[in-house]
Amino acid sequence: MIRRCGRLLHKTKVRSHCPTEELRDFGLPNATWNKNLKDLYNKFLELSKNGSWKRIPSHNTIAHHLQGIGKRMFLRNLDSDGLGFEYCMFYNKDERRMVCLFQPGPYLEGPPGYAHGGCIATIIDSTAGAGAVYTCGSVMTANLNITYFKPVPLGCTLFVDSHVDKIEGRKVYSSCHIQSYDGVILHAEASALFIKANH
Ligand SMILES: CCCCCCCC(=O)SCCNC(=O)CCNC(=O)[C@H](O)C(C)(C)COP(=O)(O)OP(=O)(O)OC[C@H]1O[C@@H](n2cnc3c(N)ncnc32)[C@H](O)[C@@H]1OP(=O)(O)O
Repeated sequence: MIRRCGRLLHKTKVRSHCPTEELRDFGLPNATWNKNLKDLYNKFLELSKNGSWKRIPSHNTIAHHLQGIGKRMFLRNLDSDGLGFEYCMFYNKDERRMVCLFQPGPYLEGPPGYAHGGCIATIIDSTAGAGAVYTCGSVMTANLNITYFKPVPLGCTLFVDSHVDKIEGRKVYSSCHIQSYDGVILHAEASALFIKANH
């Protein structure tokens, strides 16, 4: 059972972190996922059976990963499913790839009916950043370059595919592509530089 201890901020209920709250994994399907998202999720679950891919659990706080840091995860801060960032991630260690299956909800609107460019940047940063973290530990984003090719309709399913291309000392160079779920439309591509923590 999920016990909620959300508080109201500007009349919008948020998913706050509460020590007594049972940790919910938001990377699991919910009723708002469309068919394409569920199909892709099931495909990657299937690929995970031989251990090549691994599903990444997703919570609304990073406090349990990095003690004392983070009260509420930006991408998981709405209390209702389906309104904002609806996504799950899978990691392939051998290929140094993190993929994110992403359905942008109505609160991410920029141009009417389409996702805001900032939320596209967020999902790229989070996917490529998580890929860098899983490949070589704690990192910070130092540089992110994005080319937007085609607008992203709200409610669609996107396939976000990131790859760690090169590691030089503390510098981690990654690339990322955002495509429609079927790979037909290339919506955006990006390159990113992450810097490994200095310890
Ligand atoms: C699940 C987890 C998902 C995680 C993804 C989310 C990531 C985020 O959102 S992080 C938040 C956004 N990013 C930030 O706020 C970062 C702000 N910047 C910083 O804190 C610092 O500039 C930081 C940490 C990136 C680098 O600082 P510092 O640790 O002092 O490294 P520094 O010694 O300056 O640089 C190390 C190397 O990187 C290079 N470098 C640093 N920044 C850059 C840059 N922007 N462009 C190119 N090279 C750079 C330096 O030239 C240096 O190279 P070399 O070793 O060859 O001399």
